This record gives sequence, C-alpha cells and structure tokens, in this order.
Amino acid sequence: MLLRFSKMHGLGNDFMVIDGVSQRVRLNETLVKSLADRHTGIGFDQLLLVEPPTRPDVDFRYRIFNADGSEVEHCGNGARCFARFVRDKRLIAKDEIHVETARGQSVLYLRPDRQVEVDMGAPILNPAEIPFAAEQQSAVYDLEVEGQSVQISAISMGNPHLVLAVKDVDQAPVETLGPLLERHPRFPKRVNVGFMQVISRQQIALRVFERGAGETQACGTGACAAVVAGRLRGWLDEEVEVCLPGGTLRIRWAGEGQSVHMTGPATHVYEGQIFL
Ligand SMILES: N[C@@H](CCC[C@H](N)C(=O)O)C(=O)O
Repeated sequence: MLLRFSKMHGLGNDFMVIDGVSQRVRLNETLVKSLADRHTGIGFDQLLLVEPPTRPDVDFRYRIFNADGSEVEHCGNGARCFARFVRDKRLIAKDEIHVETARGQSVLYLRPDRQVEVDMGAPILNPAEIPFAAEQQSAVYDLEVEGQSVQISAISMGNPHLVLAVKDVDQAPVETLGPLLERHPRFPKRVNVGFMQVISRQQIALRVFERGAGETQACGTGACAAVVAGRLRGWLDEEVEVCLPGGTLRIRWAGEGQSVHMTGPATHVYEGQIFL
C-alpha cells in the first residue's frame, strides 16, 4: 500500500501528518514505532492521523501517536500543524476549525499572520483526573525521586504534565531526571516532564522531556501546563512568552475554570509517500 503524508513541525516538534479522510489507513503500535525511527523510517516526535468526525458539531477528528507507538490525548504543536494541514490540503475552507481528539473538543483559529491560535481547554487540577496519586489538590507537591525530594506541580491539559522550577534551564538535568520522572509510580499513565525557569512575570524558559518521545524542541501542552503552574504559584501574569529550544509560544490563561490559549507557528516541511 502506498501511503501519502506530509512532514511538518511546530517550533521543531516534528510530525508525520496523514490524511485519513481520503486514504484508508490502519495504524498499530509497531508500525508507528517503525515509521518514527529516524534512521530507518520517516522520523518524528508524533504522528497525526486526520479522520472524518464522529459527531456533527465538529469538522474533523485527529488521533495522536507518540514516537514510541502510544496513542495520546492531546498535542499543542500538533493541533496547530493539523489546522495548517487541513487548510492547505483544502479539506476545509474556514479559518475556525472545530476538532475532536481523545481529550475532547478544541477550537483552532488560522490567523491572517499565519500564526495559529488554539483554545486548549481548561487545565485539570484534580489529582485523580490527571492521573496523579495525591490525597488532595495543591499547587505544589513533594515527590520522592532517587532518595531526593523535589517540588512539582501536576496538571493535565488533557494529557498529564509535571512542572519543576529550575534556576537555569540550560543546566537542568533533563536527560537524567526526565526519564525517571516520566515513569514515576505516582503517575500511573506516565507523565510529560517540564523544566521551567521563570525569567520575569511575562516570560519563562522551558525544556520538556516528553512522555513517549524524549526531549523535544518544543511542547505546546507543556508550555500551557508550565504557565498554569507558574500562575498557580503566583509567579506569572495572564499573558506569558514561553521560550523553548525551538522558538517561542504565547500562552494566555485568565485563571481556574478558564481555557488556556496558545498561539504559535505551524510549518510544512515536505510531502512524501511510503510503501507499507
Ligand atoms: N508535543 C506535544 C505533546 C505530545 C504528547 C505527549 N508526548 C504525551 O504523551 O502526552 C505538544 O506539543 O503538546
């Protein structure tokens, strides 16, 4: 079978995007993993599969797979690339797109300056829903890792995140602590691990060790979770610039119960086809 795809990225977080509206596609964990291989496959952090909607009030459904083959609930950079993909492929003619993912519904806006704004929904702070083992909800939790106690915030943006404040993001132990925290037993579905340096009330620097993909150049849901964590701890204003290794996202969050808004670019790299 010949499979057509696009290669895209959002600030260096890269995607294989497949049109499952006009092609019949059957994916499984082993296939996704082999396509993700950067030496013998296409290579990507996540694969996005665009499908027809399953309900009348949305335009599309799209599914998200990590490089390790696991299917996940939400992806911020992926959402922006998805919006650019369906518009450029003329699968839709509107600039406001309603989409369903495993997390629920999101609304995406293609702006005239080619940036994409995404209503990412409200963050989930109740530990049981993240899921995170804790007796009660708090802005900060103590977590034991390798005999040391670290202070974290735990937040779900539809997918689970923990956020750790560091003095200098360039010196943060992302490669060593990241994998240990990703599989910490208090996060039964594993977790994305954000290392956040607060630069000012309007700016943070962030590196994310992603569940199922390792450290990426940028993580959209991670940027949202970091701003929520920083706001809950009283460190940040409503609008924050998040500086990631791959570039900058703008995140806006008015407070509990409100949606987080993310704005950033989505870039098409090339068109490809592969025999499966
Ligand atoms: N890169 C993403 C998040 C992708 C999913 C994540 N690795 C998970 O397992 O939850 C983003 O931009 O949000």
